[in-house]
Amino acid sequence: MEKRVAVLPGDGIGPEVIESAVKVLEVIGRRFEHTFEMNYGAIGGTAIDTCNNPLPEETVALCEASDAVLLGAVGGPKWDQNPSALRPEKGLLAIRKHFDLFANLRPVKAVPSLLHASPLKEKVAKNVDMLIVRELTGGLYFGEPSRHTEKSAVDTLVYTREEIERIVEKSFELARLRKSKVASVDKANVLESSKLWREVVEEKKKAYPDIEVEHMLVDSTAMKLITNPGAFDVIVTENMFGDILSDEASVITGSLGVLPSASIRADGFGLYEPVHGSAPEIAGLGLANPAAAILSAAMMLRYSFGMNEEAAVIEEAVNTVFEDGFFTADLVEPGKRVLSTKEWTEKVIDEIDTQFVSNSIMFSYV
Ligand SMILES: NC(=O)c1ccc[n+]([C@@H]2O[C@H](COP(=O)([O-])OP(=O)(O)OC[C@H]3O[C@@H](n4cnc5c(N)ncnc54)[C@H](O)[C@@H]3O)[C@@H](O)[C@H]2O)c1
Ligand SMILES: CC(C)[C@H](C(=O)O)[C@@H](O)C(=O)O
Ligand SMILES: [Mg+2]
Repeated sequence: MEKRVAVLPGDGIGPEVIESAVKVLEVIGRRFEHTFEMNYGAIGGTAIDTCNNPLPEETVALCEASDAVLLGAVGGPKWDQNPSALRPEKGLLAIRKHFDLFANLRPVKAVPSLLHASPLKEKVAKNVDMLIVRELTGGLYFGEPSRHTEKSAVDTLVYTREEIERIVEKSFELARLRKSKVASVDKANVLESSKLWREVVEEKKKAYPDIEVEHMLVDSTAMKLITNPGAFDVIVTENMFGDILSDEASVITGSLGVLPSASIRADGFGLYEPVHGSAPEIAGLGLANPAAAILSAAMMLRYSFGMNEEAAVIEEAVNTVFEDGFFTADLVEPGKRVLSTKEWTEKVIDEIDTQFVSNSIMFSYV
């Protein structure tokens, strides 16, 4: 197959982790005889520096001419005092909105070989396998008016029925595939938008009698994610709650550096990026964990290109490298050897090659 990928490395550790993901895609391309044509574009702070625009038109055109987008991260202290239109984060919000990427899938899976790094006790963290389905193009991030003056500041939280319907349906479809239940998270005891959210969930669930649906308030959900994360399966929630809950859930797994994400629209086009940010304090030091970016590339293969075997090969290689005890700084046990971003990536690539040389892939998937 031939696929065009728009690669937007962004800022901070973005370029480092994207370099890793691209290398892994290249080896998958060679092994499975696919051509991934990768074309690079600017977004975020680096785009502000070069084009005075966090999402230049050339980048939008590049993404429009591609089959999927792979993104690192944006932001950093250099741009923190910029006026809001020239904040790196605006570029990210604009690309999500432009491509109508309303469904943000954030899987959170506890891998036994990482639980030494999880502050939750192994008994609490083990067996966690949840999928956070975050609405990505509505809510507080996009409401108008949005402004601030010296005396006051305004953000507006708007959701239309249609916006809620499509993300709720998406979560029910995904729950059906996973044979699982759905927790719909809101703040319906206070917010009108959450009351509408609950009404829509109640209506939509009639078409999914096989799916168990529970309404939960976001504050107690935040608590239960830590005390009993194994009780969750699919979580569907609005934009800002999903942002906060997914960073919180990363704690269960041991590091934010292992959480991938897919932001997709109805026709399968998608943008794939780690859940983490640009981590400016470790940028350029080779300390970044590239697993989230590599696993995001695997999600791209699965969700946008239908390459399920290829995605599984990447996921298996990442797991094996962890099981073999190789970690970047965020996950390493005290006294053990720390691998750099590049060294850890090489381990994953070697593992993919090993699987091929030993023919284990051919046997696994026939
Ligand atoms: N998708 C995105 O582009 C995105 C997401 C979140 C934050 N941001 C931006 O990133 C900047 C920094 O934000 P922040 O510090 O709040 O969040 P962050 O996710 O960048 O970092 C949070 C913590 O996790 C660590 N971390 C993150 N990714 C890691 C990795 N791959 N390997 C090892 N450690 C990792 C960091 O060192 C830091 O301690 C801000 O400008 C923010 O707006 C961008
Ligand atoms: C950088 C920021 C705009 C972004 C968000 O809040 O969506 C980030 O935190 C994320 O989780 O992707
Ligand atoms: Mg976030």
